[in-house]
Order: sequence, then structure tokens, then C-alpha cells
Amino acid sequence: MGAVSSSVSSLFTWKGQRKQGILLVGLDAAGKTTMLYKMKAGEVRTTIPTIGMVVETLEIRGKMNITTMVALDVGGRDKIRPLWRHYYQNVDALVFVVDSNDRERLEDVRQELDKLLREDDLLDKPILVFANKQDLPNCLRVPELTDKLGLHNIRHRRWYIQESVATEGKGVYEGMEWLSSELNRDRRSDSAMCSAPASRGLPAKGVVAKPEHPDDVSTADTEDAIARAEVITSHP
Ligand SMILES: Nc1nc2c(ncn2[C@@H]2O[C@H](COP(=O)(O)OP(=O)(O)OP(=O)(O)O)[C@@H](O)[C@H]2O)c(=O)[nH]1
Ligand SMILES: [Mg+2]
Repeated sequence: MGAVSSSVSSLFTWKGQRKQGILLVGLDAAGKTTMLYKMKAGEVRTTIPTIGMVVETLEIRGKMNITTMVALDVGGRDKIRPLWRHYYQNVDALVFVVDSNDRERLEDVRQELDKLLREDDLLDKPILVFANKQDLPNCLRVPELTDKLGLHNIRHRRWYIQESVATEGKGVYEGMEWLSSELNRDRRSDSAMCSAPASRGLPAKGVVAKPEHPDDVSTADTEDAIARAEVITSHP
């Protein structure tokens, strides 16, 4: 797991510096890749289901500053979902994209979100939920989706839900601005901690080895999968 962790960690190094990392997850066809391309290039590209991983560096211009972050978009098909957890300890925030129009799979969405919220490695990390595909006539609006996903029951965690239309870029910036201000707050408190004497023996990010759960794909499988993961686009 240590080797996997450091190879994932290296994805977040850009121009020689470790950047904050965000993980885009959600069921297949929720609109993750569409959203990422829209954020990166401001354009709508034809997507195919993500089997590997898309990595992009994003610069989010907030009111006060510009935040550079590295976004990992891992496919949402059910066979690929077990791989998400191998990125948790290295990322700083989570973006969970929901197809608000897909009422039939809402229970699957709720269960996947619930699993994420119970992950130790994600406990203190902000989570941004995009209620995507708000242009479709049958979509659930934010209050109903918030209710159905049980977001108000979330305790001791920063979360935010934003409606969006990824294909048009609507709502995407607003959500990312919230996330970047949360990441900036975390960075400020991290640097305050690092400059404190004997920084309380906290392990550096990305080098913590955690035991595998027995029901997981094996470490060898995972290392192999990450090594083989097709990085479709990579930051320059
Ligand atoms: N109408 C509508 N369609 C959208 C929106 N966002 C994405 N789509 C479409 O939804 C389909 C799936 O989008 P993707 O971005 O590939 O979905 P994904 O979440 O990356 O899916 P996986 O890679 O399989 O996990 C594409 O046909 C997109 O054009 C939206 O806001 N509105
Ligand atoms: Mg995709």
C-alpha cells in the first residue's frame, strides 16, 4: 500500500510542488468527465465512460486568490468503484457528482455516498455535491435531493450542494469556488501546524500505510490497476 500511496501522491506534484488534490466520484454517467473538461477548457467534449482515470490541473479563481488543484476523475461504473478508496488518503477534498435526473438509481447514489462518509481517510475532508443535469425535465431539485441523500444528517463535516448543468457550465464555478475557499482554509491551518515546533508527530500526507480490508481487491491487484490506469489527459 505504501508504494501505491506514493505513486498516487506523485500525481499531485505539479511544477515541483505538491498541489491539493480533489477526487471526482459518483455513479457512471453522472457527468464527472464532462464537468472536468468544462472546468479545464471551458468546452464540452464528447465523453466515453471513463475506464481509467482523467487527471487535470485546475486553476480556480476565487474572490481573494487563485487556487491550483489537481483533479482525479475515476470512472463510476460499479466494477471500478472499489478503486476509489485507493485515492482517499491522498486527496484533500471530494467532489461527488449526481445525475439528478436518474431517479431509479437514487438509492445506489445514497449508498455510495454513505460509504464515502464512513471512510476514515475522508473524515475531515470537505465534500462538494453537484446536483447535476438540472436542465432535464424530470430532475430532482436541490431541496429534494438534499433530503433524499440525507445530507442534513451529516455531522462534523463541511459539505455543500450545488445545482449544475455540466454541459453548459452552469453552477460549476459556484461549487468550485466554495471548494477552493475550503481548501485555502485547510492549507492555512496546515502551514500553521507545520511551523509549530515538533509538529506533533503527524505523518506527512501520502505516506500513511493502512491495513487492507479483507473484502478489498488485493494490494497487488490495486498496484497493478493504478500502474495500468490509463491517464487519459495529464497536466502539462
Ligand atoms: N443533459 C445533460 N447531460 C449531461 C450533463 N452532464 C453530463 N451530461 C451527459 O451525460 C453523459 C455522461 O457524462 P460523463 O461526463 O461521461 O459521465 P461520467 O460521470 O464521467 O461517467 P463515467 O466515466 O462512466 O463514470 C454524457 O452524454 C454527457 O454529455 C448535464 O448537465 N445535462
Ligand atoms: Mg467519466
